[in-house]
Amino acid sequence: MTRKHDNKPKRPRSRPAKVGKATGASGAFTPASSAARRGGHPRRGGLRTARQAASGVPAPEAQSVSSPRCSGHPRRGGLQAARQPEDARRASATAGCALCPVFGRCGGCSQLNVPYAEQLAAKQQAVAALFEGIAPADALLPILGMEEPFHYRNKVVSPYAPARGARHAVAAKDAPKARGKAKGKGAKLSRADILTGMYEAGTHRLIPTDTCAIENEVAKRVTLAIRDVMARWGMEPYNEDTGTGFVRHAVVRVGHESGEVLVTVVTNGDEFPSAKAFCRELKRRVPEITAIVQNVNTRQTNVILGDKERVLYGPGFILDTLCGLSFRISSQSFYQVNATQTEVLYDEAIRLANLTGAETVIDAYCGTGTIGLVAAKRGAARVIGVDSVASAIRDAASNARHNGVENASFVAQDATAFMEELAASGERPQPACHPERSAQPESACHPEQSTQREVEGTPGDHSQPLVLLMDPPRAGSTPEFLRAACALAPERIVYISCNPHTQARDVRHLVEGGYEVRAIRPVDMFPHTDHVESIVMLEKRND
Ligand SMILES: C[S@@+](CC[C@H](N)C(=O)[O-])C[C@H]1O[C@@H](n2cnc3c(N)ncnc32)[C@H](O)[C@@H]1O
Repeated sequence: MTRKHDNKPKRPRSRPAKVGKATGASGAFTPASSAARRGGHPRRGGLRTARQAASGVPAPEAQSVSSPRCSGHPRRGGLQAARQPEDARRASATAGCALCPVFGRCGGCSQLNVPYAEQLAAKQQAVAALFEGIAPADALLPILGMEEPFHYRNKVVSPYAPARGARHAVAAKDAPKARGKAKGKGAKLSRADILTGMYEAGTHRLIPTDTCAIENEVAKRVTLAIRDVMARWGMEPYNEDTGTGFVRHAVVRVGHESGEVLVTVVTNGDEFPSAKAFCRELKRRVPEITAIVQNVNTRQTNVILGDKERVLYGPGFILDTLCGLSFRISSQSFYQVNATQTEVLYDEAIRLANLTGAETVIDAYCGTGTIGLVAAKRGAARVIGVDSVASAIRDAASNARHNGVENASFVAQDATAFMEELAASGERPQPACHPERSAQPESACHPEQSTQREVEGTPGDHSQPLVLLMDPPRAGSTPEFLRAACALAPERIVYISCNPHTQARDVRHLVEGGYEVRAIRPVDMFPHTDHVESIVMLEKRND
């Protein structure tokens, strides 16, 4: 990576909103302050928006939306709706509809009808319930919510499909001819022939929508511009039933700080006629675009991306800044979808890790190394990241180099196998990297920079302070990983999860293995949905 974006305009940072303090009455978690239960919040503007929503006042971006379908309450009530009186439920359903014309039908924001403060309180309550009996009552900290909980998704995935009864357009290979006709005698497709939007909850039925309350607005504009160019040039959308058509999906990623925009057009075929002209036209319509990639996926599958890619315009990736570090994001990299809250999440995880400058940190399930690199910059003596996806590890190593981080190395391996090997060796991680497995070049391992004590570590020597950061996928970790973690006996474990159910299950293992939960911090990474992220910090018990 050679580009820098230091001179790009910086966006104002959002500060997180908290729901009041957990008080932990009668041995159980008490989820939210009375302010939150009232649906208000003393300080935050974002919640005013939520209250407006509850009272039926549409957000500014949605004011032109009329929604004749939304006269009653939605099909799915979500976390809170069941507890609301009928009047309130109807009012909030109307509010949800005012914010989104397809509310209640699309599989996205099931909570859009619930005032944001109540969403936060319900999420806090849900996390409290999951950890009851596993953690002491006072461990639960107030949830960190968003100040402006709209348009936070920096990654937007839009499928394209033919409308029922749509005119049949030309085959992909004939697209240039169609383009010629579009400019001259009229296109073979109209906008109405091409659907793009969201899938209905639990189905593969596409609900077309031109607005979305949580997607980044530039990204949404890109997806609509692609539809318009497709119509104008006669580029057929993919038909799932027949496996025909050319354009399957657009995946748009927007750098939260940098504002750079990466567009990945997923096509049902290798040949992309007039690709250059397509890029020029797309860029003309959305000038913010900085990179366009073609991803080829010819399989009849629900998996969005194929393996083959071609850069059509720009560098093929974007850069973004997170917690003061710059990260390279390509079409296949895992990158959290809510960058504002990712900073909140990482800040809090690093705070809970309580790094003093002496610790070796294992960043298990490290993805592109984001959190490990932040730890490396903020007090870890050394970081070892491990992830099973080789391309993520390559990105992690490249991110380390790009940011001048020299005390981090990355290993492409199954996290359980890595931990088991480490535990079996009887040693805590030593300063020497594993160059044969590491994506970090050998020269980038700096054992000489490690502490003398680390160099002198011997089998069974647990005098090296060790912290385990872990951020597994939704399914959680494995019993073998957790056993190995307990055998390695790090002083602290910071467990980040987007699925508190599996997290609570795994934390119970760790508690049984000699740890105690010191803090639980829910973080709302996904406003208006049923999802919540949570961080649990555990310390070794002295018994
Ligand atoms: C929730 S993501 C966390 C990524 C990273 N910590 C971040 O915040 O961007 C989970 C990661 O676990 C990785 N993963 C899934 N199964 C794994 C396994 N068995 N061993 C190692 N990594 C795995 C995935 O590739 C993914 O990068």
